[in-house]
Amino acid sequence: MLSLSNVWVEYGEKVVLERISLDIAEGSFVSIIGPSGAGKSSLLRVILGQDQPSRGTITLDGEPLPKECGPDRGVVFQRYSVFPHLTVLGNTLLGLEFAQAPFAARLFGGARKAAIAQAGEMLAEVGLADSMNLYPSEMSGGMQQRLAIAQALIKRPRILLLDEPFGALDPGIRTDMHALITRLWREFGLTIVMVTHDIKEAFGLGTRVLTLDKRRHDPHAPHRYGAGVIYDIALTRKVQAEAEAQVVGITIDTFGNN
Ligand SMILES: Nc1ncnc2c1ncn2[C@@H]1O[C@H](COP(=O)(O)OP(=O)(O)OP(=O)(O)O)[C@@H](O)[C@H]1O
Repeated sequence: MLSLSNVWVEYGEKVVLERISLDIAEGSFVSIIGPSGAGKSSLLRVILGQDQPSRGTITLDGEPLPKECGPDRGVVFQRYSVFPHLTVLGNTLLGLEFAQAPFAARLFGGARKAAIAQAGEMLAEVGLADSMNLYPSEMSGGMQQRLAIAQALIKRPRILLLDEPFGALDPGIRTDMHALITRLWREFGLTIVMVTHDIKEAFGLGTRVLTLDKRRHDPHAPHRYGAGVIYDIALTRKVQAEAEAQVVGITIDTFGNN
């Protein structure tokens, strides 16, 4: 479905990503992990269409990826994707209003009624049906991320990009959000690409885990080489469970708590 061929991301002299070639199958859930600064968010941004690769090509269904981010791709960031001055309903409607009335960003009459019904359905999907008139400041972090997910999904994207979407949440809330995103992924037939720092989350949710890191280092010119895909691990259910258990073991050993 989504294909990256020899993709590079460079900022002037600084090489962030080099030679990324990947085929992402429809319906897969790809987790991306790697050290800080490896270029995980940069990779997400080129898939989103927010940035252009400096070299290489990206295709969607065999066609070059449109330069701007269209309704085929939705995104959820760790924070700040909801508008504080709009209610939950207003925030959710906004995506539809921009898509259907790009100049006024406002719908009227029957179109508005239909949009409100659609927003209501989406908010029910993420468990916010009773919170439509709240403002983000009146909501917990978990509720705000549910809203960000509703905002991203209302335009029915085929690809959902998640940049550390649960990174700022408490562990208990994270578990609820994992269940939610897994349900939505299946229900909406989404293809998900998620950046995370949490290895357990990467293996627990993903059907495939990619590790980005530099293959080569030049101590005299740290920006000379970019990161590539070091590991590309496809997870069947059994491997997924085993890998998860192993990762827990490694984490415990690393911190010497065992
Ligand atoms: N617009 C830009 N101009 C110059 N350098 C940039 C730009 N955007 C990102 N970078 C650099 O690219 C590198 C990779 O950044 P990126 O945010 O993609 O890494 P990351 O793996 O997502 O990091 P983290 O895990 O800390 O969020 C960093 O060194 C960053 O400074």
